Amino acid sequence: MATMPGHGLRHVTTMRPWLRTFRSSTSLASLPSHFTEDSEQAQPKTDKPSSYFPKRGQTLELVCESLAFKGKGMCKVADTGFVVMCDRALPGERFIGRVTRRKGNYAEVTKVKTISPHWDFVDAPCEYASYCGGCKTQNLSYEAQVKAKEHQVHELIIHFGKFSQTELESQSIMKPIVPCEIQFHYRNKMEFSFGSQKWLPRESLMDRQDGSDNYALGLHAPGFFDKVLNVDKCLLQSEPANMVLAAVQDCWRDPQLGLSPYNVYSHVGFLKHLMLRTGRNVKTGIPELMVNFVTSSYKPELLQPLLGKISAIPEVVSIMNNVNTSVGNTSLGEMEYTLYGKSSITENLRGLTFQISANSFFQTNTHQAEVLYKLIEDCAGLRGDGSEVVLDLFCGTGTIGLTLARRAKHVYGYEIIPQAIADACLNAKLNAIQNATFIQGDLNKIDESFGNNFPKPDIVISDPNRPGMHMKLIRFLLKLKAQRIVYVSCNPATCARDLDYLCHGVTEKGIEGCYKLKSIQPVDMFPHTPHIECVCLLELS
Ligand SMILES: C[S@@+](CC[C@H](N)C(=O)[O-])C[C@H]1O[C@@H](n2cnc3c(N)ncnc32)[C@H](O)[C@@H]1O
Repeated sequence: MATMPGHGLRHVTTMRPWLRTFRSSTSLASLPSHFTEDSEQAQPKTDKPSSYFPKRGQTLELVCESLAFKGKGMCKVADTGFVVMCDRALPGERFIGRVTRRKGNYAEVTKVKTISPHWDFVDAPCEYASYCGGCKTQNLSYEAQVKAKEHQVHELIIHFGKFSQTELESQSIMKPIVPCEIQFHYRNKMEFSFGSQKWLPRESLMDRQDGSDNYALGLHAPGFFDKVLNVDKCLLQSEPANMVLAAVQDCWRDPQLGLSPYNVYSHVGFLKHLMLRTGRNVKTGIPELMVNFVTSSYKPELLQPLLGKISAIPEVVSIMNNVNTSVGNTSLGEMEYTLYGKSSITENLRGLTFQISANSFFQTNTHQAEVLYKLIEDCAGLRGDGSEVVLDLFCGTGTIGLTLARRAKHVYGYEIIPQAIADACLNAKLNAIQNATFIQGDLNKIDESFGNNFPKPDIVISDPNRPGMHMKLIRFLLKLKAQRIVYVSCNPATCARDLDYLCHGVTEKGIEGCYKLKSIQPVDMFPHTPHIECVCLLELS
């Protein structure tokens, strides 16, 4: 392990009209808040600026026009063009909404009653679909979901990326979205929370009980950090994972066991989270499951009765206990204990074996990750003669870089989380890959010396998290001038902004763009949720 001078990085070898108003400024801080969670500064503008503003508590009859980013329904108030956003309103749906809050120059409403359903209504198979924060669009046919996602990417690329419709069309830049073949049971990881306050829908509030009847294990209701929607089964996770969830639900409230959920106010209580991860035995292909209890202290004797029940489920090969004594609500433990079986599970991705521990990052939809990584490989276009250098930015546990290493001369991966770097090195070893170097460091804090420790790459892969790339990294890439950049994004708004910078430059900062956008490929990794992944190919112009 070496330290890079200058930046302290460690080397470890192994078309909606109102959108147009945003065109003038697309810095991260100026993206509208419903396109990025990172800003509250710029908000959607209505067609005609007006003094009209609905009052808080006022009810309005509305028709949802389209789905905006994050899956909120975009509607306009009749005669005024005033924009309101409504969670779970779907295109074509006519409904009554109650104004809950003002956000800049638009308002948010909650749906009170549907007058007539949307165009592509389907019955949601999950009983929690109307409340759960996990899935928001189960009531929309899958074809309509992917169409809406494709449309959002298209709009953002035009309005934030500043690419013209003609350019996108004439050069076939915008590719049709790749749907996910498996629309349920696709998640290999779910994290449920234990809570001392059960979230109940409005109509059931009168049924609220006290004591352990109010305990819940499930998902946080949207907007409530302290209330948990009790979930007995989640249609997004695997069947064996649902068996474990049912087994825990069956007994954890039993007063004889002395188990209590952690209370986020009093900070008293034992059980914080239940994390379920599904992998595969790489030799047999049989699913294998890791169960991880996140608790506020280390008291394995309290978990013993649960262990007996869970370990009887044949797919369970690992039961872990992450102890997190902090008042925060994260699942990352300060200490980790193996209570049963092994401390990690395995998964296969593009012919490689990956070892997954309780806290390591791994693509959550393995099936669609195969599709995504194949697209990345195709975009990277490695000649396969082992002569090219790949720079894998935001490499996580090294999965993308390692899948490319087989055809490259060398892969250099950069990532902020030390544990992910350790996993990347382990994964390289596990697959006998020796031409990969993983480096821990913060890509938002690079300086002039960044780049001195690796040769000029032929291909850059950049897969940032939601805020996208820092301007320092954009500057670096524009100076580096690698022949090809494959930009993988989980946020099409910040992706569009970064593509704009890389291709068109940033005039006010005197930065010139030098890339040409060759293709944008949206991929649906998470059916029924608002998330959209994109793979973009840029070439030196
Ligand atoms: C979307 S994930 C991509 C992971 C990986 N490429 C993959 O496909 O599994 C983004 C990664 O960027 C890392 N990251 C976030 N901010 C970073 C920063 N400032 N510097 C370096 N890495 C960062 C995260 O820890 C995460 O692993």
